[in-house]
Amino acid sequence: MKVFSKEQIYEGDRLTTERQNISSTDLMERAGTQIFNWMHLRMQGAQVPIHVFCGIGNNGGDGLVLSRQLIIHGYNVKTYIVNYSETRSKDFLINYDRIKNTTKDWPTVLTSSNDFPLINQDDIIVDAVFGIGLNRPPADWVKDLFLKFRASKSFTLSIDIPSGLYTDKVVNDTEAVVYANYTLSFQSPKLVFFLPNTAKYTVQWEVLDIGIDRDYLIQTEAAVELISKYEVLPFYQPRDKFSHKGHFGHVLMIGGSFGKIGAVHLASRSALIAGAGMVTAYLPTCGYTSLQSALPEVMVVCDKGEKQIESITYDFDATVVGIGVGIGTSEETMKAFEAFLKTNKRPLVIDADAINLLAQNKALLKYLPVQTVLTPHPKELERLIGEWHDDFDKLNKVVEFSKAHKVIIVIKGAHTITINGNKKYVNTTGNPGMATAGSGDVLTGIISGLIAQGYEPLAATLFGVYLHGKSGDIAVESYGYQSLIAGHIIDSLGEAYIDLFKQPEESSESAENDENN
Ligand SMILES: NC(=O)C1=CN([C@@H]2O[C@H](COP(=O)(O)OP(=O)(O)OC[C@H]3O[C@@H](n4cnc5c(N)ncnc54)[C@H](OP(=O)(O)O)[C@@H]3O)[C@@H](O)[C@H]2O)[C@H](O)CC1
Ligand SMILES: [K+]
Repeated sequence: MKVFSKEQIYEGDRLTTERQNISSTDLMERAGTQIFNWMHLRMQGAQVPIHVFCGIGNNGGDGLVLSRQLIIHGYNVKTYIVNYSETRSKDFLINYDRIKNTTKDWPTVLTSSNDFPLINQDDIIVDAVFGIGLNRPPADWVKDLFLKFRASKSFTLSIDIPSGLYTDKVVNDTEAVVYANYTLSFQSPKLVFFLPNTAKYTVQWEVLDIGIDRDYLIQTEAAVELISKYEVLPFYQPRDKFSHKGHFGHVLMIGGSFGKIGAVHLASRSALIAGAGMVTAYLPTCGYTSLQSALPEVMVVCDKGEKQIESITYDFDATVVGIGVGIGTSEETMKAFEAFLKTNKRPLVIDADAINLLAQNKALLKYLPVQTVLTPHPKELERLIGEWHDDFDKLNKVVEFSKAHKVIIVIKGAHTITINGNKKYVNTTGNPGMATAGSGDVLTGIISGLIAQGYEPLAATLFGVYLHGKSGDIAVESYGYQSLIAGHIIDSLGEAYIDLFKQPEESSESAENDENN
């Protein structure tokens, strides 16, 4: 799913009215009515007090359409105008008139904290104060209103975006924002729903389709894309009946040091279970017996170093090389890494301490093949690109780094974001149970295993990140957040593949009908 910028959303609105020959007021009617339908479906006429707070722009206009529809359908509604400016939008004014012509209970105009109504915990708040048009911090009294929303502990439904959030920067005052339980966003989710600094402002979100011009949606290239099953399915490469292991590539997984051989074990096993034809682990000698005993399917080549990697030499042609898990950052390993990069011609997936080695010696970056995949966790990323002020600053810095070195960077987190040049891909699978030792090693293995099978590095990364998260989601059902370990993620990988082709389950109603027929 594309995540459009604010400018693209405004342009989509404009083109839609032009191409569908409707007014912007009609489009607002659609937007507000969609919100109403969503609430009506769930509330079925329940007489819970609903407080609809409307700003004076188009977000407020949407709120007024909703209020009018709620009133017409007999709901228990109070409407408020949060009068933060005298510059009211045209469509706000049209809908202000319409609501006044619908009910004698006209909206209450709020201009200061003295005007605030009583809100009980069991009431519902609808937040239509600011939409994507917010361009400066709200006035103090408006901030107080947002604080009152929070203090009431009522269910808060935000229209389009929690008021006080910008679409393209973080907020400095974390109290000058609405904390929504649910956000109904028009046409496209907003990037801020996925970033660590700003995701907390809405617990859940959903996109409502308001009929924006299809061609515009299809043809417009978005800088941000949300990656779910439907985005990764087209990557999937079916297997030919007559294929053999040679078709699925050979992963060389280089890593490990004394006490950290397990990392290579996890990454090698993941590469194999992701579908690589063959996997060879390259280890310091101390890891030989444990790896060979634990993973009979994996071949092992030993370094001359007993406890660490000291010179990387092997005599076969790998399809892809994964390097870094458990490798350490000793001087000898740095030398071996440097010599390896200078001669390697194969696609690379670089993780963990190999990223730290690159950060220590940035001159090595020029030896990375184009589209090398780097999978840093936050601390490794910071060593590589330097400190950042906030999420947007981080994203900009990673984009610059990706462009400068022509590499793909996977910013691991609750919503892992893959950056390839200007393009950002936000993953939708995964859960906090995956915050556990070795989880990253598994990801390195999966991406390497996919590249070995012939997936392009970017497709392998997006698909790999998705499958990794999905495996974690499957595993957490059996183990729970606390007890999930990296090995469980690998064990669920097969099910994650199978899930790609599962049809949505039939509803019980239609299943019953089938039985009766
Ligand atoms: N396709 C769609 O998504 C549709 C969305 N709709 C809704 O429209 C809003 C966006 O509406 P807009 O009028 O552009 O913006 P807002 O309602 O968010 O804000 C209104 C104006 O408020 C001013 N402003 C901004 N920040 C502040 C502030 N801190 N204090 C006071 N005033 C502020 C600003 O105007 P200025 O001229 O004063 O700068 C804003 O323009 C979108 O979110 C949807 O809800 C359409 O209804 C249908 C299609
Ligand atoms: K809002």
